Amino acid sequence: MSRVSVHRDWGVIQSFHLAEKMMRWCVRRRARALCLVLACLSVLLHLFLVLLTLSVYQTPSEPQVQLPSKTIRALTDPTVTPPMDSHGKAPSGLRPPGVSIMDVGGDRNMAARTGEESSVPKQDGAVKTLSETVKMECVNTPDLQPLKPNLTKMEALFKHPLYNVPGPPLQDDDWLLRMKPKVKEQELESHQWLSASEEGYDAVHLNNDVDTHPPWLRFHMGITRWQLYDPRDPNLHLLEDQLASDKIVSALQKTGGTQLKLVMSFPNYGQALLKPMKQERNEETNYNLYYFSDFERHNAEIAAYHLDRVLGFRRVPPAVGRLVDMIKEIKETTTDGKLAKTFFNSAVGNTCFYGQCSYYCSTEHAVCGRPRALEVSMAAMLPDLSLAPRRSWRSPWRRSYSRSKLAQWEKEKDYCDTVKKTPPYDEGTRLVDVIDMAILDFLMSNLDRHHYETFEKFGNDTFLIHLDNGRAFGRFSKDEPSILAPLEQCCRVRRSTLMKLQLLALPQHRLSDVMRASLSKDPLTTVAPLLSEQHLAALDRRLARVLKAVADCQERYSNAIYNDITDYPG
Ligand SMILES: Nc1ncnc2c1ncn2[C@@H]1O[C@H](COP(=O)(O)OP(=O)(O)OP(=O)(O)O)[C@@H](O)[C@H]1O
Ligand SMILES: [Mn+2]
Repeated sequence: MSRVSVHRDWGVIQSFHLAEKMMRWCVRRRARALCLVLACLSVLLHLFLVLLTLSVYQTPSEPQVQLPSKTIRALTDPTVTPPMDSHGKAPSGLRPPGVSIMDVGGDRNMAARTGEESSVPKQDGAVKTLSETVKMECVNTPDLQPLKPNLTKMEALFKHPLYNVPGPPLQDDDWLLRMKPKVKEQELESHQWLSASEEGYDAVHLNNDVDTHPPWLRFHMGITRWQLYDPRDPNLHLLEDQLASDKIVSALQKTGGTQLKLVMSFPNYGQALLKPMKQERNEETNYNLYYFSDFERHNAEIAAYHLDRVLGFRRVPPAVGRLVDMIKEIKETTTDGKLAKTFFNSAVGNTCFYGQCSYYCSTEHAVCGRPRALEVSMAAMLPDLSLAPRRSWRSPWRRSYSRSKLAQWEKEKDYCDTVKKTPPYDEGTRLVDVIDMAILDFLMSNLDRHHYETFEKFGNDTFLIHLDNGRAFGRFSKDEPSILAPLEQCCRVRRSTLMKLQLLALPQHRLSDVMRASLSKDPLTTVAPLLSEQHLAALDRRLARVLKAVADCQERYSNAIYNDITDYPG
């Protein structure tokens, strides 16, 4: 073997070794890199899993709500009631959508009763998580789904003998207005009242024949010493139809009072008092607002008429809802330039106006249409004061209308004893009438009953007229026990009133069901039910409270019941 070949062989062996070393080194390095990549991937995967787990179990950006297990059950199970706060109220913000405080915390459970609602609504078959439900609740408190009105309950109530007790026989002077006695045929012509046909108004020919009388006049002619209308009088429907749909030929601002309202005229010379919509149905009056700063609600005027009728009082003038065209039926019909000047277009193009009044008549408190259709209440006007003067009485339980002062009735323990000795409360039915009024006001949570009126013609022996109910139905989640002060302080109530309240507490005549049915007849129901389910539920809750107050009085006094229907068989 030559040296050269040995060297060459040695070189080959050396290079072979080197290559082998390099290869081993390379394999080790590649494995290490691979390990590193794998390790990185595993860390990333773990991180991803941790993040995923965290997002499933909690949402760190949202406030965490600690719900007691009882509340959790209440939100998912309609038959369980959640814990109450110190005021006996379910904690706010925890109500499942579609269920009012009344339902989860009150004395009955509408969801369980009707079987139509479930506590946590499922959409497209998906069950909402608890956090989603609570979060949704914090953002908005949606209204309960309106239930179907049950007209048979209402009809059965009005057929009940209690609602058909014949009143005392009426004498001539028990009617507010009377036509002159019948005249001979040949003299009839001279007794006709003929209007000159003014622009927009119909030429009217009136005589003694009732058929010639338009509904508003028949309403006026039907007012007696004891009631504003007879609920069985077919004219009531004609009057309601007139208010709801007759052509409007004039719109003028009504002076007096604090808020914007208009007197609307019809071609047959009928008139209505219009109050505009200012608040959505499910909006509650701000708790920090004093009652005397509250807005008027058009639906409260309408619902008060229905509630008063359901109670069989007939002391609130008929009021119906209507959608008016703000341009055609107000701006273009008014002859009041100052009113027309307050019309403007809002930023989103809706027609608005604010009129002139001592409160809330400014651009900030404008009334706006959608875009020019405005929901309003139209209440039948009472006969003109020149024909039938009225007396306005300050309520003995009037609030102080001051932020700092209490009224006398709030300070004196024996206040009612003083009232009972003071005319006109010392005789007749005036005291029990004021107590009826307090019951009506408590049921609809009206704190603003500073005055009531009577027709002068009837002296003190007459019913009380309940005008201005616009501040009722402002809150459904809270009752205002002080409104019941007249009942609780005097411990006296008409027997007929008590019996009607007892009827309305029975399942077959339940007040909320009868009110839902009664209100369903109003034309505005097609836009939205006049009272939300929460308000209807509040009526039942408050009715139970009135009955409890009466029962407490009966325990304390033997003369708590004023027996106004001695000959009633029940
Ligand atoms: N249906 C009606 N028919 C005739 N007059 C009415 C009718 N309703 C109200 N009025 C009269 O109009 C006046 C003002 O009405 P209302 O009390 O409803 O307005 P208001 O602005 O709410 O008043 P306030 O601010 O004093 O509560 C009342 O004093 C009443 O005499
Ligand atoms: Mn008012």
